[in-house]
Amino acid sequence: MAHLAIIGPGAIGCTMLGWLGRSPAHRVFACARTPFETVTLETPDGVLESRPTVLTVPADAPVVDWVLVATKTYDTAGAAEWLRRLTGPRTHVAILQNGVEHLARFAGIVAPGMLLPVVVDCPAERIAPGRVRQRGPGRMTVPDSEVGRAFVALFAGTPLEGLTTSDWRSVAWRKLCLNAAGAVNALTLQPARIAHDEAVANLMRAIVREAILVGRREGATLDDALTETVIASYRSAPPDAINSLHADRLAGRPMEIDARNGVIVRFGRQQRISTPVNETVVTLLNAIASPAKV
Ligand SMILES: NC(=O)C1=CN([C@@H]2O[C@H](COP(=O)(O)OP(=O)(O)OC[C@H]3O[C@@H](n4cnc5c(N)ncnc54)[C@H](OP(=O)(O)O)[C@@H]3O)[C@@H](O)[C@H]2O)C=CC1
Ligand SMILES: CC(C)(CO)C(=O)C(=O)O
Repeated sequence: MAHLAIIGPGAIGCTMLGWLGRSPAHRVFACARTPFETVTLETPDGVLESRPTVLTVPADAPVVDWVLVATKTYDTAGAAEWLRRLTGPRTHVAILQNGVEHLARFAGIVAPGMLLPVVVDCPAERIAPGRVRQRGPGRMTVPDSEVGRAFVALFAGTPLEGLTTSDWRSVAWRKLCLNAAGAVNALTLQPARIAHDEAVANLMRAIVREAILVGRREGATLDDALTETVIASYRSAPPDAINSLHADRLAGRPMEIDARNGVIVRFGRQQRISTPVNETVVTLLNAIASPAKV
């Protein structure tokens, strides 16, 4: 039996808990900041309920075979406290976050050989502690390696799809292009439906075009057609779907501004590629997050 710990039982963490917690092959621990007892996962095909072992104090955590980190990128310091207790020499640590800097973010926290970066495609919304709505199918993409294949095997018997790829960098940049455009939803406080407004779609296109230029210079293979793929993805989402950056703004939490748009500006500066649209987005979101005090 594999022992699994999921740090950050929010939208993605509870989706993992809901599905992995059903398998008799796993013993699953939820490492939570806010306590809850039951995971209620509303999936497109019905509601799953489970009662994982919920830990709220890192000192109580056992060493496990797998840790799945599903906190926001800005909560890495909190995740690190758990990782110190959960990891032993044979533990693997999968990072289920957005952005393209999974490995850099956890360098110095766990040994690089233990880390597995994961691109998560799974629209999910947090409703309350332990209660999440999974709004569509879930897919996790990892590098093709022995550890990557072992990660994929954890999801056997669940509808969550695990995929390996020999070009993880490109998959991560494609997802970043999608997420970067989602800043417009957080700025306007409008869900996915706003992408049907052609002027707004043009702004999203401009954000994605900059990300494509920067991502290519970082070594990712990104087609020009990705711009339209991103717009089509927002337009085909449920009109009221709320992305996780928008959800953070609505809840008054910090936002993953730097991991999703700031990264395009930072890498762009290093490569001498100008990214004025992402820079504007970052300036506005930062001003919303920390209004100037005079
Ligand atoms: N939601 C989505 O559809 C998708 C999200 N992603 C990415 O996945 C990652 C997770 O996002 P998402 O699930 O939406 O985030 P959520 O905000 O829904 O969940 C994050 C969870 O982490 C918990 N947490 C924060 N600090 C700690 C800590 N120190 N110890 C334990 N738990 C902690 C939070 O606790 P508390 O309840 O106290 O706030 C919360 O439950 C992000 O990088 C996001 O961009 C990727 C694909 C889709
Ligand atoms: C693209 C989307 C909306 C769901 O996969 C996402 O990644 C997020 O909400 O952060």
